[in-house]
Amino acid sequence: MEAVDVVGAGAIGVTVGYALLAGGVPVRFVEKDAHKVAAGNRHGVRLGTEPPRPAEFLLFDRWQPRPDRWVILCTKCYDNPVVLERLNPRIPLLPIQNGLDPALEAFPHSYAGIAAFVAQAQQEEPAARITRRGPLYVGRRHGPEGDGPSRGNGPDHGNGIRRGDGSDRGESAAALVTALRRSGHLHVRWKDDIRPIQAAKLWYNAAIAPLATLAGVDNAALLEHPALRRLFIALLRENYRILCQAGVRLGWLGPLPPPLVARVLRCRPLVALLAPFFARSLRGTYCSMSGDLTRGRTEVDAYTGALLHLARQAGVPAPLNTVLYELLQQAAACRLRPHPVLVEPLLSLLSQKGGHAVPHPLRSVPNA
Ligand SMILES: NC(=O)C1=CN([C@@H]2O[C@H](COP(=O)(O)OP(=O)(O)OC[C@H]3O[C@@H](n4cnc5c(N)ncnc54)[C@H](OP(=O)(O)O)[C@@H]3O)[C@@H](O)[C@H]2O)C=CC1
Ligand SMILES: CC(C)(CO)C(=O)C(=O)O
Repeated sequence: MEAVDVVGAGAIGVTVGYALLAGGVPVRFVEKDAHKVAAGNRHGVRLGTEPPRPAEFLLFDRWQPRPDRWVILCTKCYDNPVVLERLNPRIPLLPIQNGLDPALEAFPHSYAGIAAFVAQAQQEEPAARITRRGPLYVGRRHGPEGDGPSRGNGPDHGNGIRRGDGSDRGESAAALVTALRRSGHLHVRWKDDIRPIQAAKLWYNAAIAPLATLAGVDNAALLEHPALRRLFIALLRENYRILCQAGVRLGWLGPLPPPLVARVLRCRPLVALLAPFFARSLRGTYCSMSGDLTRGRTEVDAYTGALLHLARQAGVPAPLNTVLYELLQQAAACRLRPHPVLVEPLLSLLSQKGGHAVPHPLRSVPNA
């Protein structure tokens, strides 16, 4: 198939780009970081302990996207506006990002991906490693009742993707998915409507990322430390209330369907029983936001900000998210070093609601 442009050679861009190369698709990486561009052109791109693969690297400033090439957008959401400025609706776009970014939502595009694996990038090198395996979901942004692309009246491509969107994008999207599957590096699941998966990822992510980032802990600590776990579960419950009352459909992401997850979250003994099982698989994995606090910018607007927007629209109280949003904005503005005490105001809020005081348990959380 035609070459594709992967914009952002970080954790997700490198992982997906490497898989495409392995699946036989020529990839051009577009990067802002000149060191990465130079290193990539010299040594190629690396995924874990796999051998490096040669690829073309181009500086973002010199990039001119073309209508015959897919753009796979793998930057953080806060970098979207500068990238979108270069695009037009004729250029096929596949963002693989977390959260709901208003700038991206307003930009016409028919497909999106959601990474349910965790990856970590290397600084100044186009290299990444997968720290927790999981599927890459790819799909259309409109369901059977939507704009027609997935009404199911076109022929199946043999991989679950149907033609029939009035353009040839269905076939080239199918070719992308086929190449990614062929690579053997990623487990790719096709979704006729990706939006419920995006919403479910937002549900979990808007609890994991801001807490782990502020506290400076790995993802497992949110389940292992009792005070952090209490916060994490309370936030997951608030996020669920917001999404449900705002009428957002949640997809099945992970081992349990959303209503069952919500029931488990209401039952403390069950959470305590299941937590070690989930914590084990998250140990040593860091959320993608974790390095962003000290750089002064995070994706909080696309996570907590998006939830607060939905909460306002639906008239749902969102006390934890309101405080969390402020905490993250302030911490990023001051480039604070992450520390468990940064989430203490949330714990106080929870104690007030529950009517019983919590001492200062967070000082004992080992800080990463
Ligand atoms: N890492 C993970 O495990 C997961 C990440 N995600 C989501 O995927 C998205 C990407 O995250 P991740 O890969 O971790 O992020 P990274 O920070 O690792 O990678 C983003 C890359 O994009 C570069 N970049 C920034 N602006 C531009 C630009 N204008 N043109 C080209 N490149 C640019 C960055 O350079 P620089 O560093 O110099 O700014 C960086 O190298 C996010 O939305 C994240 O939430 C989703 C699931 C899991
Ligand atoms: C691992 C996880 C779920 C944490 O928020 C993630 O998606 C990320 O790091 O971007």
